[in-house]
Amino acid sequence: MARVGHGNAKRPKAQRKKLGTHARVDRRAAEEAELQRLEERIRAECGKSRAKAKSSEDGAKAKGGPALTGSFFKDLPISKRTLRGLQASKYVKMTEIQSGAIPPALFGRDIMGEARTGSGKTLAFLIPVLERLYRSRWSNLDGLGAAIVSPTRELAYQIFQVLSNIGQEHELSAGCIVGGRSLEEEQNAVATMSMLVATPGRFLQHLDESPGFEAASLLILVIDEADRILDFGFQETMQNILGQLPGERQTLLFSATLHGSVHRLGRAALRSPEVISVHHDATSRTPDTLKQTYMILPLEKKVDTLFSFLRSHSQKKIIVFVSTCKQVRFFYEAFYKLKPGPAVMELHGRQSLTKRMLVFQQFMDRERAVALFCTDIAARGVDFPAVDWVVQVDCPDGVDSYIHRVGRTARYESAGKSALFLLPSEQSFAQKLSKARVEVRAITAKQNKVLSIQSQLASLLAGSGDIRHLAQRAFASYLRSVRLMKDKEIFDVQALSKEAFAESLGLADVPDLGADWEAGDDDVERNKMKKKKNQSALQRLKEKIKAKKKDKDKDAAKREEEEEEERELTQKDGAKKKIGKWERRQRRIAAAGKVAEDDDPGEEEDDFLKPVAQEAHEAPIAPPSVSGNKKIKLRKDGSAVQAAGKHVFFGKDGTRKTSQLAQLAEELRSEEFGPEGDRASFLEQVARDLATRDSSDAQVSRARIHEKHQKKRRKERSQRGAKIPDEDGGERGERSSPSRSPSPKPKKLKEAPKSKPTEAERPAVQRSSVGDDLGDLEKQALSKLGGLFS
Ligand SMILES: Nc1ncnc2c1ncn2[C@@H]1O[C@H](COP(=O)(O)OP(=O)(O)OP(=O)(O)O)[C@@H](O)[C@H]1O
Repeated sequence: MARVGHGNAKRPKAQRKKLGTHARVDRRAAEEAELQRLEERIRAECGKSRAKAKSSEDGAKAKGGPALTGSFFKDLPISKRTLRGLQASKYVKMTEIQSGAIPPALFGRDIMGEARTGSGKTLAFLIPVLERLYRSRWSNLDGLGAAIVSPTRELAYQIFQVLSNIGQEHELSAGCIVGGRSLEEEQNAVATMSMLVATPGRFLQHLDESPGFEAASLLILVIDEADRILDFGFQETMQNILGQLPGERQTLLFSATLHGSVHRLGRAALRSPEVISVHHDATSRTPDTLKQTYMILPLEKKVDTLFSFLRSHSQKKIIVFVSTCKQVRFFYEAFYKLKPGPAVMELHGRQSLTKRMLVFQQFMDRERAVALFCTDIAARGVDFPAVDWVVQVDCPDGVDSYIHRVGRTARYESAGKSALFLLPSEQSFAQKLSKARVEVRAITAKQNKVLSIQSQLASLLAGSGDIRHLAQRAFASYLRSVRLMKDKEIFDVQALSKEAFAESLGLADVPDLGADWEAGDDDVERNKMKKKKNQSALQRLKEKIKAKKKDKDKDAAKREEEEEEERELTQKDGAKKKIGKWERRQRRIAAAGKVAEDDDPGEEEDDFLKPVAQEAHEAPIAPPSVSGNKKIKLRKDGSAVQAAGKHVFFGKDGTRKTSQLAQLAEELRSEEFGPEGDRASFLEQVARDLATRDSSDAQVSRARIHEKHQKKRRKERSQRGAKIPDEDGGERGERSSPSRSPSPKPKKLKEAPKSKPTEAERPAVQRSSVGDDLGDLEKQALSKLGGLFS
């Protein structure tokens, strides 16, 4: 559990004052006088706050940012300790929600607070929390005085950090309890805490299971992101928590989107609350400094468009939202390998707590050139500094989710941009946004900047069973998520082309979605999802390990062969060949991207996106057509090099041209395609041969590599004087590697001894597979966060 100590104890030793009896008495007297003054001021100034809170403030900015008011924290009737904490954290003037909500909360009223994302709601509830306990002369012997409930671990951790900062001068203890850690470890400390920041499940678990921990004398409860807490299915948990809290408490409930089900929770948890909705009458429900755009594109274009977007914005700090954990995993692993430009990170609910916290902190610390792939766990409340772009690759489940996702940028006084990818069938979501006072502009990608990575993805998947598996899972989980969406007006799984989608992920075949899918049984799907959600972390980990092991076994032989081939090539052709053609091409593409980046025309002019003309805006926007540019990669004799090999580059007029990428493509074509006319004449013939040639090519090449591999080993063994395996699979001196690839002589491979290879027998070079670094990451995370989570 993270915990905050006492104000005096936290200061450096030299500065700590050992107070004598007189000094202690004086200090106590001064505090008593302060408390009395505060009570009087609160009675006089805060009781009549309702009217003021509802109107837009004096001195509030008309446009831009969360509207800092003309009111200062120092003018509030709050303790010197809190003021010093605020000053230390550089908070001087209040935002609207703060000047609206803090006075009635100090007065003791229940609050329902609603204000745009990034407008400072955290301080609006933390200041009343600290003050309530201080004014009640709360001590660590009094038990739990305040609880703050947050829907996600990241948000809980962040609230706790703010509390630690502004509460540093108080002599109150605070802890942060979230799932994913040992309950026993927390149990010893939790009973001594005055304030807790917690996720609902963990809080209830402690209330139920921790000896000596109870909340019977709780003074103040905060429910942050209340609507999300309900969305996450925590209603029952919240009801159980509320049942264990005293009725005579103060309750504060906050979100950027308070309506619908939240009001039901409000009725159950709050008593005649003051509703503070500072941006209720504003023309926009999102920050004025946020520029929001959307583009219509077919499902199969999403990966290319995202990749190209990241390449064109490689120096920016970007958050990319997708629907499911599996999509996050796939995008992260694939883009990590294909290197769009910015560093890539991943954040989702299937990561361990330590890994999540490590990524969270790393993304916080990065100022630029980074893209975080995540699910909605990062959509609420988290305050990553200086995010330039929020990209929503998949349509969110509703307007509220949209508002929270885009709210990760343009926070406080900073500006930000967002892009939403919508499928043609989801186009009406843009109208829903407009109706809900969210202004989005139609844009499209500049076609000369969109590059196809399908062939690279296909090669990547062909070479790595791990990533192929992730692609299959991403495919299935996305389709399931679309099918489970409630709003059937927007989400139509039938409108999606599975074949094109699978191909866009680099998959050669459409993955099997199972019998449930074919039966169209949504209930089975829903139960499956629920069951998965309810699985314990241990079960999930076990399954994950099992699946990984299976994949590893499957691909070990293939990897060995590839490595063998690489080594052979290196030895044979010298150092020059070490960098493969594909890699050289990647480097040149990266260089082209660098130039594009250097040419970045600045904030307003986007190098990748352009507005859609008004008339086009009304009509469905046609997806960029690639048919005219489709090129099949051919050898000089016209045979296909690779079935999935497509190099598609767009020119402004829809044909390939001018960009450095296009030039690069041109070079490749001239190297391999031969003259333009020849190519055209070969196309028809090649189309017929393509499928068969490709698979037989692969088989032959694998068999050839295997043969070479075997030959070389035999030679090495004979040089070392070891017994050489005979053709009939007789006695062998060493274990031969099992292989999964088709071989001209499969019988011999089957006869290989089944004993485990020793350390020395394993291939010298072993590629690390997906997730191999998990242990290291955990270690790193623990050492980085050691102090905090010890
Ligand atoms: N009075 C203030 N002066 C300066 N900075 C402030 C002030 N209040 C809040 N901030 C800063 O504004 C940012 C957003 O604040 P906060 O996270 O509380 O927003 P929020 O309204 O809770 O957003 P969300 O709805 O996304 O949870 C933070 O970086 C915070 O430090």
